[in-house]
Amino acid sequence: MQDFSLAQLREIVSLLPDPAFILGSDGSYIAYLGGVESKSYHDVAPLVGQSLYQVMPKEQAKWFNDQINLALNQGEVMTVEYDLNVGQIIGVDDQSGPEGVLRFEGKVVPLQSLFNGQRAVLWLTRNITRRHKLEQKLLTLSQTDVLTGFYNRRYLLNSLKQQLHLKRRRRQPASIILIDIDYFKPINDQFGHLIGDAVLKEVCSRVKLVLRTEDIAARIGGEEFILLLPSTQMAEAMVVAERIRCDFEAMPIQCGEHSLQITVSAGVTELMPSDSVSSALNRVDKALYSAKSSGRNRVCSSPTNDNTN
Ligand SMILES: Nc1nc2c(ncn2[C@@H]2O[C@H](COP(=O)(O)OP(=O)(O)OP(=O)(O)O)[C@@H](O)[C@H]2O)c(=O)[nH]1
Repeated sequence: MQDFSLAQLREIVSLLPDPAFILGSDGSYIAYLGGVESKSYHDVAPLVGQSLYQVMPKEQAKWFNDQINLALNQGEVMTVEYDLNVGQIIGVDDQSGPEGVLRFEGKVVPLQSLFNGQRAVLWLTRNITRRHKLEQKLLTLSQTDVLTGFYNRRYLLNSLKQQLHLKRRRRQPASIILIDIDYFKPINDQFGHLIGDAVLKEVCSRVKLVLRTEDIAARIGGEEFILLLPSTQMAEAMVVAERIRCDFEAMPIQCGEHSLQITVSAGVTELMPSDSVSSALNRVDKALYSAKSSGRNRVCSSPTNDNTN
């Protein structure tokens, strides 16, 4: 490395745009370097000499302290991501940097020398709030059906895989309901595609009202929806499906000046430990087929023939 004077090294380090901390294994702030980009960072120099436990809630301080010791024990650079409302850290002027909860990436580098007589890490910080928000937005888009706001087919298939995994490992029940609007084509043909779209949206809004927060609702085709109900046995899922069916039978859908009386058919099945995603979907498809072929506006279940439930 080039031979810099101590003054030059100090200048270089103090002008680094991203901040770096020297943090002791006991959670003490030993030094604060750089972080001159005030649009992205608060002035946290007042933290030096204090402990993580003095300036933030105990749980949060413990998490940081654990990462410090993990990096020291592993002896290699560790990358972590975390949310922090820096303005709420005791001793930091909340006016000195950006507002609200920020997302940071930290590179935790174990240091060789002792600082204040203890092992320590160099904690390099980068504000990645903008990138993180964009990533979250893209993730949501990749999981969502744009028309209805329900999850899309890909998300549903992944969730089903997870539920089957849980089913096998923890024997937790879960059921699926396949809902299909009856005679939807004539609605499109008579009122046009835009009204058809409005009906799809309204159907989803109504279905959503019947579901719990942990239930997953997905649009898997034109007018076909799957509801994945964790911790739910077949009998309870039948009740949910019947409630949805009755709801549409009882009250027409209002789309602009049109009041449309629609009905839905549904198939219901419970996930079995021996199921694959496709066997579960095949079974619920058969149940829906029974509901359609026996006259529509009804709910049918598909027996599982599985004694390992
Ligand atoms: N408006 C609108 N229509 C769609 C969309 N996706 C699929 N469709 C229509 O949904 C209709 C599905 O028709 P079919 O499969 O014959 O079903 P159906 O008329 O509901 O008859 P059954 O299901 O047998 O009761 C077709 O007219 C498709 O064009 C969409 O995103 N928007």
